[in-house]
Amino acid sequence: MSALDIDITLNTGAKIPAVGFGTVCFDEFKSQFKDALKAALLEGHYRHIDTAWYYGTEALIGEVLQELFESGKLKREDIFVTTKVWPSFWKDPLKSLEKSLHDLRLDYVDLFLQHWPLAFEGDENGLPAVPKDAEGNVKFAKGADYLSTWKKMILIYKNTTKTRAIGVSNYTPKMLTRLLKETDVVPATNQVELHPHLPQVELVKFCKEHKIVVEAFSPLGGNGAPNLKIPLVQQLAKKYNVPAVDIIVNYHAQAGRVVLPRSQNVERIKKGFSEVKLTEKELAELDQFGIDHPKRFINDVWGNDLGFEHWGQ
Ligand SMILES: NC(=O)C1=CN([C@@H]2O[C@H](COP(=O)(O)OP(=O)(O)OC[C@H]3O[C@@H](n4cnc5c(N)ncnc54)[C@H](O)[C@@H]3O)[C@@H](O)[C@H]2O)C=CC1
Ligand SMILES: O=C1O[C@H](CO)[C@@H](O)[C@@H]1O
Repeated sequence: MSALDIDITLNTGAKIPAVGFGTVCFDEFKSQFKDALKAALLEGHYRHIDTAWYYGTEALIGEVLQELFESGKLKREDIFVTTKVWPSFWKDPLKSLEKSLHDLRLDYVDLFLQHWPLAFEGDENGLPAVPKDAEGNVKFAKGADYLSTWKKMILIYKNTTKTRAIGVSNYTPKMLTRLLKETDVVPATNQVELHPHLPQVELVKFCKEHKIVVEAFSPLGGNGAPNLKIPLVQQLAKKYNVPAVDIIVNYHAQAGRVVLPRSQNVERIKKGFSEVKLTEKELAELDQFGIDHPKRFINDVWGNDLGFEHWGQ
């Protein structure tokens, strides 16, 4: 069996494929992006795309989806699509979602996330995405409350057919506690940086208790995939005779988490990921590695005040 076949049930009752195709794409790889996504959907058997307005790849995804739908190679219901509202659109998540749907050429997404619990100044089109003052500091929207975006997302979820579920990203347990106290929809997911260097044990426990599915972003540690070099990951790869990436993917899928690896390498994508049955002891050892050697790889400056641990290490 492939890890790509594993599904996880959301608190809405819908199923989310445990492995999603990460769609951050740097300019130098943009020309490969459509071929990579096509390979992922057709030959790699990916059924889940993780995107965001901020990534600038939604129009490319829309072109691929239209081509595959029109040729009959794929049906809308075969795939799970997530998009996100960026902090510069905090006042108008509906407009952000409508822009994403337009570019994706879809009528609905399966999951709509609040990308960050933050609000930036921005015009009605969410631009600039990261507004800065003359000194280069990010311009946060004064007096804005990140929960106001979530409250508007609840209205979209309840009153439109544009998304089947809503969730959050980059929320801490403290922020989730406030959200649960002040609003009446439990996020379906919380998408956060999570991998053997950052196991986020407390956050994972909190989400489990509240039936919020955890989605692991930057599972390989981002550019250059540093997590594949962790000695314990390499050791387990050798033991199970699989590539190191399969150990990381199964570390999440087996624990009931979604995992979102990114690759624009067609040959790699076609290989997919074998399902590996790691033992409870090995899963705990992978967590313990991160407790002993914590490292966060995505250190965006706008996150400085969020109270994240191991920020900038
Ligand atoms: N919600 C959020 O704030 C965030 C969400 N994300 C989501 O998570 C996805 C994945 O995270 P990323 O930071 O993009 O990166 P990642 O942790 O998936 O690592 C990508 C790097 O690993 C390399 N790689 C992939 N497969 C490999 C293999 N088999 N062997 C060797 N190297 C390999 C790629 O070439 C690239 O350099 C994003 O594309 C996006 O969809 C990412 C960052 C933040
Ligand atoms: O989702 C995201 O991707 C970028 C780059 O990794 C990050 O800033 C953002 O949260």
